[in-house]
Parts: sequence; C-alpha cells; structure tokens
Amino acid sequence: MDGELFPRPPAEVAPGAVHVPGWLPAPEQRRLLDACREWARPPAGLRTVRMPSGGDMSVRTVCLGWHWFPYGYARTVVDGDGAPVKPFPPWLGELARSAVAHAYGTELGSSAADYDIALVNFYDDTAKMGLHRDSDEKSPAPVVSLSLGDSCVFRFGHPGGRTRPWTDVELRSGDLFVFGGPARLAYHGVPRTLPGTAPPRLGLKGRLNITLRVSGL
Ligand SMILES: O=C(O)CCC(=O)C(=O)O
Ligand SMILES: [Fe+2]
Repeated sequence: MDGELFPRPPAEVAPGAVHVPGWLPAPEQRRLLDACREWARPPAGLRTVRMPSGGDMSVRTVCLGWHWFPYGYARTVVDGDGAPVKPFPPWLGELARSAVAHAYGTELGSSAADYDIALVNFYDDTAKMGLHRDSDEKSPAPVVSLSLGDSCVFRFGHPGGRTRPWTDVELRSGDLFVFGGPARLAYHGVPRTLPGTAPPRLGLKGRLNITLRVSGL
C-alpha cells in the first residue's frame, strides 16, 4: 500500500517460504477480482467442500484447470455439480512464473514449471482454514499464493507436523506468498481474517486467496 507508515519489506519466513508485501498493484488486484467473480459462477462455480469427516469447510472454493476435492484432483466437479472444471488461463501461469521469479530473485524463465491449477478460496468474516499441507500435487514446484480483500493471519509452520514452531504473517490485499523447496510441504493455515480491512476501492467484502500450483498430473 502506498504511504505505509511502516514499510513492509519482503521476508523469508522459512527457507523456501517468501512473503512479498504489496506485490500486486491495485489495477491488477481489480482484474483478478473481476476474474474470480466470473469463475465463481456455475456451472463448476463456487462451492462448499465437504470433508470425509462429514464437516464442511468454512471457506468456499472454486478451482481452475484441475478440480480439487479431499483428497485428489479430477477434471470434473466429482463432489459437486459434475461439470467440467473451468480452464486455467495462460495469463495466470505467467503471473505465477513472474511471482516465483520475484520471490526467489531468479531469472524469469529459469523455472520450467507449467502452472495448471488455481484454487480460489473465499473467506467470509468467520471463515478460517486449519493447518494442512498442499500435498495432492505430484510436482514439487512452488505454490504461489495471492491475497485480495480483507487481511488475514496466515500461519506458516514446518513439514514435520501441526506443531510449533510457526510464524504468523499478516497477509493483506495484494500480498504474495511463495512456498517451495524445503517449505513446499510445510503445514500452514488461516486462523482468522481481519474483517473490514480490505482496501475500500477494491470493492470486496471478505477475503479471497488464489493459490497457483503445478499438478504434475
Ligand atoms: O487462504 C490462504 O491464504 C491459504 C489457502 C491455502 O492454504 C490453500 O488453499 O491450500
Ligand atoms: Fe494450503
């Protein structure tokens, strides 16, 4: 955000896990939000995920490229309306590659990874996400996370389990978080969002998180 009282510099939260505050400029946040609104429409739109335990996730989710369900990927919404998953647009793949290059300070193009999955999660004021690993992908390529709207507390731990140590990071609208290498299978989650903190001009009530991934499928 412009005019920040205390600048938020990029930070390596754990080896391979990098937080880049304010990476996505406001016009690109708007473009991504508009796209999310389109993707959220049925068929294969925003849905509530039921866990094998019988409980419902509090976030609502829409997928592109591959449909995520607990625990795997499919080409159709196997646990919903059965429709084919919406395509993963090439511009999102370019955004992911440039995010990785930016976070790790590597050359754009040095990563051969072909991003082909987006998971878009919508958090209302009470939604949260428990500690978990993103382990249904076959590729070790870094996960790219972009946040829009309300800020949240993002908890980032380690691959060994849902135990301390962890770091709580505040993710705000436009922030980038990349986790790859030794952090690729670290446990992470969102204990809470901070309702009412979205940039007023974005026009989003609540929080959206978009993770971009390589399926390896
Ligand atoms: O909302 C976030 O910041 C994290 C989302 C997440 O961990 C996931 O979609 O697997
Ligand atoms: Fe995750």
